[in-house]
Parts: sequence; C-alpha cells; structure tokens
Amino acid sequence: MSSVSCHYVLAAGGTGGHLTPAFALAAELEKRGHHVALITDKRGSEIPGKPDFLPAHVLPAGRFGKNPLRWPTGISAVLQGRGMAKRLYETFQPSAVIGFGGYPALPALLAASSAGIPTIIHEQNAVLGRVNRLLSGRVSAIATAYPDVQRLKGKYAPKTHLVGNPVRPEVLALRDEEFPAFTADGLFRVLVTGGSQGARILSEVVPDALSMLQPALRSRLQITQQCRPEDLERVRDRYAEYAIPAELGTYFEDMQNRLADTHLFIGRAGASTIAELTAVGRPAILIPLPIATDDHQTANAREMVKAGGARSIRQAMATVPNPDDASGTKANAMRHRQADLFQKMAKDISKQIQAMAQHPETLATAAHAAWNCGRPDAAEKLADLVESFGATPIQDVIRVGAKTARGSTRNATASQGAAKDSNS
Ligand SMILES: CC(=O)N[C@H]1[C@@H](OP(=O)(O)OP(=O)(O)OC[C@H]2O[C@@H](n3ccc(=O)[nH]c3=O)[C@H](O)[C@@H]2O)O[C@H](CO)[C@@H](O)[C@@H]1O
Repeated sequence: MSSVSCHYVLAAGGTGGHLTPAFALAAELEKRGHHVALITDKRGSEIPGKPDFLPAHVLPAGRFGKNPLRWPTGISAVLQGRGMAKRLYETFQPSAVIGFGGYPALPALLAASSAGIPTIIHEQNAVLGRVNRLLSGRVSAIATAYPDVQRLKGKYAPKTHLVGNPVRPEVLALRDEEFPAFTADGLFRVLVTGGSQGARILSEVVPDALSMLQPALRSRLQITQQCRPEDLERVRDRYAEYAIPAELGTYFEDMQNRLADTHLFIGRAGASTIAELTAVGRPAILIPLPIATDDHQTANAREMVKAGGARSIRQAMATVPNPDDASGTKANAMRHRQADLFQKMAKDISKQIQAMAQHPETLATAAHAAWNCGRPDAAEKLADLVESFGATPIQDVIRVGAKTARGSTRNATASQGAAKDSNS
C-alpha cells in the first residue's frame, strides 16, 4: 500500500454492472487517502449508491450500433469526449485512469493513453466486452474477475491480473456469517432477481416452478421476487393462486438483508450477481440471459456451476413476445408453443430445486462450494494494482511531447511490480 496521496479517475458506463465495481474501488482508494473522480454518462451521474465523495463528470455517450450510417455520430461523440477528458486530466492530474467498460470508458482511456497516463481496464464478465476489447492492446494493465476470460488475447497475459469483481461492502460483510440454518424456523427462503432491470422470463416461469415442488418443500416456501413493474400484479396473483407467500418489488435497495436470509437464489447470471452470490456463499439456479453479448452470462455462470455451487438452466426462447402484440391463428400457435416452452422450463427449474433442497446438507454443501468461488479481496487487489502505477506522484505527465515515452516506461515498470503482487 502506498503512503503517497494520488489522484485517480475511474471511467464507467452508467449501468449497475459497470458502476458497482467502480464504486467499490473508489471507496477502497478513498479509504487509502487518494482522491478519486468518476467519468460516466448521464445515467451514471444520477444512479443511486454513488458515493458522495465521488464527483461525476458526464461525457457524451458515443454508441456504435449495427447501422454504419450512425457511426459518424458515434465517432464525433468519442472525439468530443476525448477532448473533455483531456481537459479534466490537465486540472485533476490523475496518476492512472481505470476503465470498467461501457461507452464513456472509451474516450476517457483514449485520452489518458495518448497523454501518457497509465491506464487499467477491469473486465467484470468471463468474456471481454466490446469497449475493453478495443482498448486491451493500448492499456498498461488488464484486471479480470475470472481466471479464464474469453476473447482476451493470450499475448496480453503478462499484463493481465486476476483480481475478482469488487462487491458492495455491506454485501461483503455477510461473508463471515453462517449459511442460514435451513430448519431454524421451518421456512425455505428463495430470492429471485433478474439483474438491475429485472427479467420477464422469471415472472413467467418461477411461480409455476415453485408450485410444482413436492408438498414437504412447497409448504415451507417464503419467496422474495424482483419483477418488472408491468409484471408485478400478474405475479402477485399467481402466488396468491398457489397460496405461496411472496414479497414482490421492482428493485430491492437492501440486497444485503435479502441475501442474508436466502437459502436459494434463482435468477440471471450478471457479473455483480455472481460476485455477490460467491462473496456471501449462496447456492443458485442460474438462467443466463440468452441474448447477452457473446453469451457472456453463460460464461459467467460456468465457474460456479463447475464448483457445485449452482445449476444453470438454458432459457427456452431468446425473447418473450408481449402476448398483446399478436393476434390470429399464427399468433395463437405461437402462444401455445410459448406456453409449452415455459411449462417445460418451469418443470426443469422445479426438478433442480427439488434436487438441491431436498436435504439441508445438500444445500449447505452447494452454499460452501459457491463461497469457495468468491474473491472477497477484489477491491483491495484492484486498488493494489492501481497504486502500483501511482506510488510516485506525477507532476507533468499531461504535457505532451516527452510524456508518451515516459508514460510507457512508467507503465512497464509499474506493471511488472503489480504482476508480482496480484497475478495469481
Ligand atoms: C441485462 C444485461 O445486459 N445485464 C448485464 C449488466 O448487468 P446488470 O447490471 O443487469 O446485472 P448484474 O448482475 O451485474 O448486477 C445487478 C446488480 O443489481 C443488484 N440488485 C438487483 C435486483 C434488486 O432488486 N436489487 C439489487 O440491488 C444486484 O444485487 C447486483 O448488484 O452488466 C453486467 C456487467 O457487465 C453483465 O454481466 C450483465 O449481463
């Protein structure tokens, strides 16, 4: 740990998936006496949970969709963002800039590397994301959440460091607590979430899956389920019909309390979800989002499944069409097919729950296997890596000219130091 107070800039897209680890790193760096600023988009500057000490600078989001006609707008936003980032660095004088993926990270890291400022990217998923892939050749170091990251070129291994995916301190605090006794109050508590946005498929299949459990298990169910706002009433009715007690909400702010009581999690395999389940040690049935880029949620789930901490179920359809959108014979046939697929998925999920939860010890063993996959020191390891680039305060690194060459020397030296510390 460095005793020198430095300045760092974190850059992340404005969604929970990118910002949660960025906030955790910001908290760790602040605790170590450093000054931290955030570059994000408009959504990120307004997101709940942003630490008060972290000033947010909003860059225009330069998106590159599939339509090449829109690319000029994206390129112009990146150039504009790069200029804004450069001006920020001139006053803030960061010792390193750390990107967490998402579009605002692209101009922020391009500006840093062209100014000779050391750059680090953090990849939360088990597949390298689009922005991180674009930046991977230029950056000083790559921090990963998983030991194997698909689409990360082997030639970058020397600058790649496994750190894990930092989670919120209040969730991490549960790591040393015992798995809740399955029989203490007779209840079997199941938590269902679909990532930060919720997932419609869970509303469609989970109530049915739970209703199919054998009576001994079903009669002890206590459900907490996150639903999309438009699904809330339908899911409430479904649980009422099955006489299964359920607390529903569109977003639970107190995830630490929910996880503390949970015996089994059912939901998506987003990066932060997996990091939290493994930090706390909760067994899971994971249903990866089938349309996630490069199927990264299936890749995220793999380590936990292999270890015995989770079972993974493939979602039958890529999308769930709105039942109100279609009419006529073809639409009816489609609805029947969809209902059959949902029914099959519900049966699958039910079978897996039955197998996992039939005996308290099976569930506790899976919980322990999940716990073993956790990387609770992710924020510290990432902060160590960051500090290895900023132990010596830089004064004039922004003055272009000699700085690119100087930056690369610093990068190489710091990267080697960090490799010794955190490459495991
Ligand atoms: C739909 C989508 O594109 N998801 C991507 C998005 O994840 P997304 O942000 O949707 O999902 P994650 O699992 O990474 O994070 C969800 C976060 O929301 C929290 N939560 C959830 C529900 C709730 O009621 N309360 C609550 O606090 C969870 O505890 C967790 O911290 O970025 C991740 C990181 O790149 C990717 O892995 C995901 O594939």
